[in-house]
Amino acid sequence: MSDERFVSPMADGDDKVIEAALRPKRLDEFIGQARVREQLSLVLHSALRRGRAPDHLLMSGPPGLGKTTLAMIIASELGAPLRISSGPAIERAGDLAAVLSTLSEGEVLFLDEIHRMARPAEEMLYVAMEDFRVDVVVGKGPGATAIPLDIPPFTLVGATTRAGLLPAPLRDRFGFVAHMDFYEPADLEKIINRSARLLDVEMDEAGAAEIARRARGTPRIANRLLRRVRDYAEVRADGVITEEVARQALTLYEVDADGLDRLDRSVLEALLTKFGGGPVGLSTLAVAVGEEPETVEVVAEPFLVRKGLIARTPRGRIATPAAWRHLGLAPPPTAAGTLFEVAEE
Ligand SMILES: Nc1ncnc2c1ncn2[C@@H]1O[C@H](COP(=O)(O)OP(=O)(O)OP(=O)(O)O)[C@@H](O)[C@H]1O
Repeated sequence: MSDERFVSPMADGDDKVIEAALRPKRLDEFIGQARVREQLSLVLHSALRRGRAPDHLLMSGPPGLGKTTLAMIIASELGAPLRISSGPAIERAGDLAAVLSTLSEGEVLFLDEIHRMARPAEEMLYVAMEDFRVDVVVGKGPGATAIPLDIPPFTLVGATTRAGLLPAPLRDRFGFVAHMDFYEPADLEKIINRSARLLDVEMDEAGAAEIARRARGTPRIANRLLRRVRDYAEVRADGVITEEVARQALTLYEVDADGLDRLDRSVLEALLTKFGGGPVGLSTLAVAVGEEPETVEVVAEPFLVRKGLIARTPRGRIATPAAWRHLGLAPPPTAAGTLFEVAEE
């Protein structure tokens, strides 16, 4: 992982190994997202009482908030096996047919990044979700025939960072949509304390709070920052994470007091200094920082919007007055400040 990606919410190889060890296994161990937890608990318990597979569930929200963890929890609360696949792995309808036709009764099928599945597979999924049937096409051209194959009732758990990209017929077939939001610092602090216990790291309360403040509301980032601060504490201090140790370590890794990293700052800087605060289109902004538009849109923007530093308007991205303050710059009188007021009206 490059240092620019230090606070990326996407998992890298190192994360994956450690994350498996840090994942909560049951719903009552899952910290934060109180509303989603309560809603899920109701859905699962009523399904268990009725002895039926629950409705299909969709989880939407930025990466690293615990969608995969929740899918695993759902399967374990139901006492059901779990099959994991993802949208990008399903390139053809046949890939999906292979998964669906081998599901066992009640199995939970987790499809991560479901918005990236191939279109023909999507249609197959509609039928499977609604009628528990797969139409296997045999032959080609005018002679092709669809052979219907019944499949056992299963529960689809879909995850997406881009709910808006899901076609309506797919979205409508989910009985429940869990909207995951960034975590409050107090919940992140609990997650960090739990992880520190599991990793056998010594840390005081203020140290945990400092990491939580800079973790962009995202458990994956909180756990990663904790590991880097632990390294620093072991090498440069006496092994204990205090507020001062956390601050020094995270400053070294260029994560600022609000959790902004290099990518966020370069997006802000480009918006302010190259485009006078906007409005500017996403792809123009992405080119200016040398990133893919999707990276800017999925990784940097949701957090910058949440922090009130930028706003999305129909005319493009604009900086708010807080963005100028964050970078210690004065907003030009005719630029973003004025535009922002106009856009807000
Ligand atoms: N509520 C939580 N309590 C404790 N730990 C959590 C919680 N949510 C997430 N985590 C931790 O954060 C890490 C990332 O979570 P997870 O992989 O489930 O995120 P995700 O939303 O599925 O991300 P992606 O969409 O990128 O796959 C996990 O290792 C888990 O330990």
